[in-house]
Amino acid sequence: MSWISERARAFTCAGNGLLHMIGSESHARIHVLAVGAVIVAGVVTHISRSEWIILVLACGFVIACEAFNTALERLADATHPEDHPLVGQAKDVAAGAVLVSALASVIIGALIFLPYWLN
Ligand SMILES: Nc1ncnc2c1ncn2[C@@H]1O[C@H](COP(=O)(O)OP(=O)(O)OP(=O)(O)O)[C@@H](O)[C@H]1O
Repeated sequence: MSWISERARAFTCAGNGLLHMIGSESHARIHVLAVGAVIVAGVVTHISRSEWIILVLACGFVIACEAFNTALERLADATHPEDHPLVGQAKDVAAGAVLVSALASVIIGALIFLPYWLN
């Protein structure tokens, strides 16, 4: 397999993973919709380049946390389908990471947009 087709396959796998996450996880769909709303708000509000950089990092962080959370859930369900307190804790901690990233992003969004909208 050539270098280019190996890279193309890797991108396809990653894209399939994201599509699977969006198709199967309602929270992921909410976060993707929120990212879309943030992009529209950023364009309409004419935020600065450095504010775009911060928003891209915040949005990417939330989607990445959601992806790791989904991956951990799939691994847990595949390797230990029965109920186990440690599996439950692992899933809860991963969900907590998503919550932290989402809350931090909401605060970042408020710090960026509110000064524009309240003036
Ligand atoms: N095998 C298990 N053993 C013990 N508790 C579990 C197990 N699977 C799930 N749970 C509990 O149920 C919760 C929901 O798990 P589930 O796999 O349904 O995730 P989910 O509803 O898709 O969560 P999220 O919204 O974070 O994606 C977990 O956070 C955990 O508390």
